[in-house]
Amino acid sequence: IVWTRRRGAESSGRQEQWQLPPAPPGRWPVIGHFHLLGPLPHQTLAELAKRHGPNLMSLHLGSVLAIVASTPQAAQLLLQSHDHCFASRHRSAATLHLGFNRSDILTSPPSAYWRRMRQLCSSDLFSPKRILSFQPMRAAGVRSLLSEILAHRDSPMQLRPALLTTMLDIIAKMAIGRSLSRVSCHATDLMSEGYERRLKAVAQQWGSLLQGVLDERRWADEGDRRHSGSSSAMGTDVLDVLLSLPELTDDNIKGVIANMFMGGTDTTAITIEWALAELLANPPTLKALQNELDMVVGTTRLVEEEDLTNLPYLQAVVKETMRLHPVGPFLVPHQSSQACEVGEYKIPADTRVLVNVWAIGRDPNVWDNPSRFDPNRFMEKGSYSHVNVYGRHFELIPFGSGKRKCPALSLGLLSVHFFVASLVQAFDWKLPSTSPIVDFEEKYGLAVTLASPLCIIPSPRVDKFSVDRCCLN
Ligand code: HEM
Repeated sequence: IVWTRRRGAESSGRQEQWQLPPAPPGRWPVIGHFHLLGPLPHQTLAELAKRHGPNLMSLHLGSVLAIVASTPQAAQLLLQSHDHCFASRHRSAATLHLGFNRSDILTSPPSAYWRRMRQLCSSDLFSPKRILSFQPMRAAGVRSLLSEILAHRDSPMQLRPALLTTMLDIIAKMAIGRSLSRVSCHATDLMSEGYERRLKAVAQQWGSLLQGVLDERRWADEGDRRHSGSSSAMGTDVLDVLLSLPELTDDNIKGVIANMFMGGTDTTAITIEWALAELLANPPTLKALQNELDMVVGTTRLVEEEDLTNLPYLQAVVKETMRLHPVGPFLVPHQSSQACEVGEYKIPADTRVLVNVWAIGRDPNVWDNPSRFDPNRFMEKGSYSHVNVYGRHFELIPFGSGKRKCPALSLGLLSVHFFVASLVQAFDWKLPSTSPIVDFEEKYGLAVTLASPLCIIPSPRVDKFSVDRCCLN
């Protein structure tokens, strides 16, 4: 398509010609292609791309121009070769309110502040050392989850609420050193309320809650100093680290803490639920994973984080889950910060970028038997065994790639591995007789979830003494 737009018209009156990727037919006045999206836009766009723009496709969503990448090659072009053009984010009511006026990391444009914070993430907030220091919080989280499940033994339960509460609690302890029981809603609830008024109210609730936490900590630190005559020791949670940096404003600190809750709670919990759903729908795979755990860990103690590197089949199960069920099917949408030439195309500034990770994960040109849940594909020599999720293999990028890649990838992945291993080792799972088949219908939101939360029946599996003892401690 050649699309002409007046650019800088007020000053120069100049017209600029853009050479855009192909677009699907059916663009309506005003709303453009909006009406084509439907309730599951990642699926619709995957279908449209097959016919109208297998690599790159343009879309007009109201007044917003978007390009959609649906192959590993196209994703690599945007996230690696032209990363400098496509690493921005758009402004919206959500970024304004929930990003504390873009003072956070997730919604911030690629400014000097954002680069500084990304650097802080890798050198400190999510460094291997810091992640290790949070180990007791994850271990306590697993214990409390297992004991909650134990209370439901042999009766149907929904796993999702328990997973969300556990993840929220772990993130709260890492971020601010204590539980957030006073917060009544999860990130998904907050984000699914798309209306600006509600968004503003929710942001205010978050803002005052986090400001309270911040003031409380400053006050406690002040007390420490008065008593000890020195400033408090090296921080043990993220808030301590952030408060030690004088250049950060309160909005910056609240923004980063809020990013941890929003970026870390649902993503992890929902991925674990997808893994369990696939394992229940594929009993031989569940059995193979339990066999691996029995061989490596045994049946008289529960799996620990130190065991995870010795569990290659577990890692393959998690990769396969993330291939079929990336929680962010379009990542977090990027935006071009400047005009950019991508191959034969000329893309204007402020173009929204949707990398359809969901479509890439199911592309038959990339994956053999793409709709089959088969972790063995990552085990066998010569097939996909070299593919990992760290952002270098564009056929599998559930955490993104390039400048905007998830800064807490290692933490997220570790948590998913640890929780899936613990749940599968400690319990046998079956579906209730009233719904004997897993319904894989999806619901689109900031995270794509199972439309009907998984309902399953747990029965303790490893040596009863271990599970009970673990949960009671
Ligand atoms: C399984 C778990 C997780 C998954 C699948 C995941 C996935 C993602 C994805 C797809 C992005 C956007 C990448 C892009 O824009 O290209 C992202 C960004 C981000 N994630 Fe994660 N994430 C997970 C866990 C976490 C955790 C545990 C935290 C923090 C505690 C976190 C914090 C962030 C932040 C702050 C960003 C924004 C980075 C930026 O815009 O520069 N994530 N994540």
